Amino acid sequence: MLRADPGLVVRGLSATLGGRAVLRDVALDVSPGELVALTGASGAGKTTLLRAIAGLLVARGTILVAGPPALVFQQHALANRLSARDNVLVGGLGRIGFWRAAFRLWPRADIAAAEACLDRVGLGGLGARRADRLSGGQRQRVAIARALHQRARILLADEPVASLDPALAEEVVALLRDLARRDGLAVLVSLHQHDLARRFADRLLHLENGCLKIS
Ligand SMILES: Nc1ncnc2c1ncn2[C@@H]1O[C@H](COP(=O)(O)OP(=O)(O)OP(=O)(O)O)[C@@H](O)[C@H]1O
Repeated sequence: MLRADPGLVVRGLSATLGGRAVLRDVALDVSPGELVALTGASGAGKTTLLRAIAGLLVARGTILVAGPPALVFQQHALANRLSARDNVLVGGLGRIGFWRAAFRLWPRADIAAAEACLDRVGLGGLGARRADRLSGGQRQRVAIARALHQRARILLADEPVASLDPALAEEVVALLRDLARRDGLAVLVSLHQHDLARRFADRLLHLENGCLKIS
């Protein structure tokens, strides 16, 4: 049992893919309430690092977290034919079980909680709209609302604004920082946009060839 929320603590994380060392002895901390930006050239290992922290690939090292992290991907990974609300409700799958979710037998309290998450990301009133009828920025907000509905204490976002125009990108990164501050989440986000990283992150981490440099 953990004493308090440790945020995210990573030590000595190394990963090899296709016979090549892609992460080398990475150590980092993200405290609750903090947004840390991860930058680095294409191929530096940003996605691999986030996937390793999420437990999606085999890596060596130590990862200390209070519970499973929520993930927000560049491509949103929404179910297009489902409503925004149902996409958010999928975040609660772990709590209600697969079959109830498959038949969309969501508990009433979960529906209210999903609506609250949509409100929280500025999409109040759009719960019934199909995901494929939302704009890119709105879809990314649904993905963030789904992460919130998971009730994770850690949010990992892999280039969440890569497909958005600059104004929307700024709004989404500002939202992530706001969630860190107000909800006390530990947020680790990879960003190609250095200006956004500098403006919104509490700290910057730079990956070079699988090694972390603090900038
Ligand atoms: N499944 C895999 N098998 C072998 N090599 C891989 C695999 N996945 C990624 N790599 C390699 O690992 C390195 C890091 O890839 P990764 O996707 O983590 O980089 P990245 O920093 O996220 O890049 P980008 O900014 O382009 O998304 C790259 O050289 C890539 O080719």
